[in-house]
Amino acid sequence: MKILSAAQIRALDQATIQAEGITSVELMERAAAAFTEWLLEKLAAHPQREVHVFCGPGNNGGDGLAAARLLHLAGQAVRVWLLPAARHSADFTANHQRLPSEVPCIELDAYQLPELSSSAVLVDALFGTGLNRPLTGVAAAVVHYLNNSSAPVVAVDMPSGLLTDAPQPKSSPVVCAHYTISFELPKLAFLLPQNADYVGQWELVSIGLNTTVIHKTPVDNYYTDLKLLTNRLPARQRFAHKGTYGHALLLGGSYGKIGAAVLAAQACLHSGVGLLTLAVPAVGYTVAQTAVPEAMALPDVGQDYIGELPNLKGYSVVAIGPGLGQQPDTLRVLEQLLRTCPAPLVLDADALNLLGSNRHLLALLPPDTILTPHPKEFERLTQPAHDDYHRLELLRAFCARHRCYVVLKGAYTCIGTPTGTLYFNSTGNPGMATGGSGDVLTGVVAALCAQGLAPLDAALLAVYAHGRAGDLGAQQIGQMGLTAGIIAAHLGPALEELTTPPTF
Ligand SMILES: NC(=O)C1=CN([C@@H]2O[C@H](COP(=O)(O)OP(=O)(O)OC[C@H]3O[C@@H](n4cnc5c(N)ncnc54)[C@H](OP(=O)(O)O)[C@@H]3O)[C@@H](O)[C@H]2O)[C@@H](O)CC1
Ligand SMILES: Nc1ncnc2c1ncn2[C@@H]1O[C@H](COP(=O)(O)OP(=O)(O)O)[C@@H](O)[C@H]1O
Ligand SMILES: [K+]
Repeated sequence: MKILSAAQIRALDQATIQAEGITSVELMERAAAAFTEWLLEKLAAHPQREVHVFCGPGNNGGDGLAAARLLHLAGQAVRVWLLPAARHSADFTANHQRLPSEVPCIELDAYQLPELSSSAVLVDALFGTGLNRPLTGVAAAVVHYLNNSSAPVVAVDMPSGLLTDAPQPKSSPVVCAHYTISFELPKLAFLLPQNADYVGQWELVSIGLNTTVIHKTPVDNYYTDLKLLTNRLPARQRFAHKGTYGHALLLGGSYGKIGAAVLAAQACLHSGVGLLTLAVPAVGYTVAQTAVPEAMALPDVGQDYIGELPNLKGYSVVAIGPGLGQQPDTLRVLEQLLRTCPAPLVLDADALNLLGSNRHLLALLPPDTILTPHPKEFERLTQPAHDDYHRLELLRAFCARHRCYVVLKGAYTCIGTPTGTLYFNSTGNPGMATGGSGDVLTGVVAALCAQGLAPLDAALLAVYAHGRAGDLGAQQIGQMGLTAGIIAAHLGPALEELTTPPTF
């Protein structure tokens, strides 16, 4: 799915109106109907709750007015509160006029805001994608009032006060919605941790915006869904043998952290790799042979940490990092690897930390390398970010400069590419915030590279399948019960969902 800017959304609304020969008020009716349908479904179990719709002066307020009419027609008790304004949009006015006279519609007074019962449901239709400056005056007072209410708040399209694709000034008022019901496409603001308290749980409802125009709109950001991933992962071939699916070399583990290398190895094997060699320090040899008998174990000369680079001949991918440690000898191994690796390279965890504390090595990064940092590891490679938007700029700059792919891990893991396009992942759950789940991801990325996938495809599919495996695991044992090992065990079914069957 594409992520459009506020300006592109406006253009898309206009293009849909033209292409479909409808009026803007008809498009607003679709938006209001989709929102109302969602709300009525939620209210089905509590039909006696009164809905209070807070409307701003523009089209977001127009949506609110149209939704109030539809809720009333559906038999729902509803009341409208209007923000005082000098000007209103034409579609606001049209829907204001269409509001049945039985629906109470009252102008808000900042000094006398209504008392609401906690059983009420509050609809925030103050401002949407047209917001162009911080909220002040009565609008700000209403936001504070909504945020201090004990009733649930459902935002129409955007929580009011939140910009669609840029940070708003610190301490400017923003509605903290429990739910945000947004139209057609995800908004960049929804995907960043700093906006979590404003957006709440977000869902998309379709209003039939024109697909041809969406297709033609050039964007910098994508939200990775199944549709974007089709035809990227070929099915297994009938006459395949283990050589068909590549030979991965995984270097990791140090005293006390052999488990990280084991988890990455298990994940790699659950993700279709043909052969796996696991290089660990001598202390991890028996563990590796016992815990992952499917892998060939390569004991290092170092007892507690890796101190020598194995012969790299014959491998289809080399991944390094999980549990690696940061000993000077290991740093030398990493440097030699960067200088000589003939295969695609995946860097994670301590390999990234070593790069971060030895920045001159960044110049040695082979093009197309895949790096999988969490935000702290990423900042060690670059600089501390002022906020989540700045971090995305740093990500773009880093990928362009080093011609690499960076998998910036988080709730909506963001894959940065050398061309500047960013891909936000849609799978996964907070149960995955548990030690070792990143090591599992490294194993999946390595396995897909070993099978010959291009770095972008490998990163996109691995991140999606990893999150999906976490979701499948959580369905079975709950988010609290999820462990990295359980994520690894669900990779098979997750990858199966992404596999393209042979064409008929
Ligand atoms: N046909 C369509 O286009 C469809 C649109 N749809 C809906 O419309 C929403 C976008 O509507 P919108 O463009 O009218 O903007 P909206 O968010 O209501 O703001 C209103 C106006 O407020 C003003 N303003 C801005 N910031 C301000 C501030 N801080 N404090 C005070 N005023 C401020 C600014 O006007 P200004 O004062 O700058 O002249 C702005 O124009 C979208 O989110 C969706 O819900 C759907 O119905 C689908 C069809
Ligand atoms: N709240 C969340 N929602 C979805 N995925 C998450 C969440 N928290 C963590 N994850 C995923 O779990 C993994 C954690 O990786 P990382 O921090 O490197 O863990 P570790 O170092 O313990 O292996 C990442 O892939 C991340 O995207
Ligand atoms: K809103």
